[in-house]
Amino acid sequence: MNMSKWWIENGTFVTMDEAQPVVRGHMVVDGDRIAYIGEERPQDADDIAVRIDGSRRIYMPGLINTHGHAAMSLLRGYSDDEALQTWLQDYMWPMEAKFTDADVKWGTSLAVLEMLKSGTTTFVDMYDRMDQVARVVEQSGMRGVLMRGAIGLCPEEVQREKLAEAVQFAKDWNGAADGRIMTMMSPHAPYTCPPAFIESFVQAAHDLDLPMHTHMSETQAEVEQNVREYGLRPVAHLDRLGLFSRPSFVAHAVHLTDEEIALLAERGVAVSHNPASNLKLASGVARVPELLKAGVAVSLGTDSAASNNNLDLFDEIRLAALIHKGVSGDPTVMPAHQALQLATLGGAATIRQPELGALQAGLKADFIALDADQPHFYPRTDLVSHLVYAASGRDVRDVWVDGRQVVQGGVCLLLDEEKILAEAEACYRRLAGA
Ligand SMILES: CSC[C@H]1O[C@@H](n2cnc3c(O)ncnc32)[C@H](O)[C@@H]1O
Ligand SMILES: [Zn+2]
Repeated sequence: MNMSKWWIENGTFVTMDEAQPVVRGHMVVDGDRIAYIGEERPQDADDIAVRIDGSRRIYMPGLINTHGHAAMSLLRGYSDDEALQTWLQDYMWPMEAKFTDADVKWGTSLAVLEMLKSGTTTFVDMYDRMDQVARVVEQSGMRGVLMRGAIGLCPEEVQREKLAEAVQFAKDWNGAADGRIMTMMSPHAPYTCPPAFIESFVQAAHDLDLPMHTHMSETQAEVEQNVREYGLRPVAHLDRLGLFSRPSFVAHAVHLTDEEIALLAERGVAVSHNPASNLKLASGVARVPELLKAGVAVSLGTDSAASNNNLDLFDEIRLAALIHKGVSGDPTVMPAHQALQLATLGGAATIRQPELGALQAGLKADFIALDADQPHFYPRTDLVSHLVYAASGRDVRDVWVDGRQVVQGGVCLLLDEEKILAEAEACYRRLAGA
């Protein structure tokens, strides 16, 4: 009897696997991997000790959130309805300057709690004090792609310290938490990082053989400033600095020309599309259908809870499926299955983790279960449509990462939910001086 093997019987599985998109049947997990998924009973059924009744659940791959700043959950609702630069300079950065290790710990814990409970199993995080973030990931059972984001608007000596910190973090934590943590190198953005600073991150990424991530072309003002300062738009500027010579992905990419889209495709640069944040900060709407048509890997990010204002990736899926229809006037540009792909297979492609994003034998057992009895999942016309247009993170009941259950019946098993809420509230009160 193999005790690490267990079996979900009689479930409905939305797999994201083109060979069998919806399976009404069974899935076997062995250790951290999916061992079998199919309509027939598993061949070794009699050897599997643990069985779960899946008949009242809809199973799907865990969602992958490819851009965010988890600790900023502490600033949810602190400043709304501002444009990006005012929001950053007048509200976020002054508050973040007061953040301590404890603020990052509890802000990140709050975010991880929210993400896990709403079905996200992997998240990308760019922030400061990243050891705190990594420890929360380690404890929570979640998967994290982590990087020390660096703003270079500071003296060269401080820039060198930030680079050294980013390198140390990347070395210390890559592959940690049984392989659930992956690290990258991340200069914040072309408008906050002088060219030589970006080049030093590119060099470090080469030396460490790590991918890179940055914000890019989020607003029209950013593009214009880049042209004024460097004579180039952000895409050509980052390309010249060598950033795209690394495996890389950019957040936002809202303001792109046809030529820039072609260059991103040629260089294999992926894009994290953050529709809610881009709408809320009035940055615009990224040209996602054109990016996809050009062959660019596109995924979804929430950005932080301070510009979203939640971390429910189902909201981003729905938004992505809706806004591109509205902007283009063409209801066929983003069909439901493609919107769902952005948050699953697209996320896996963006972070270059081909073992994630689908329910398929041999892949990692990162998956979620939604309550199939909810009225908005009836009638049973088209489950993919229901997941995109009708579902929300509140439907998620159970979550597994690496084959380990981390949410059961809507409750996080490895985190103290009550304590996190209380500590996060106390952190905010202290930061706000209330
Ligand atoms: C250096 S740590 C990350 C840094 O990013 C800031 N940030 C949050 N949201 C955005 C956004 O939409 N565009 C650019 N920068 C953003 C955050 O305040 C942190 O300082
Ligand atoms: Zn961001």
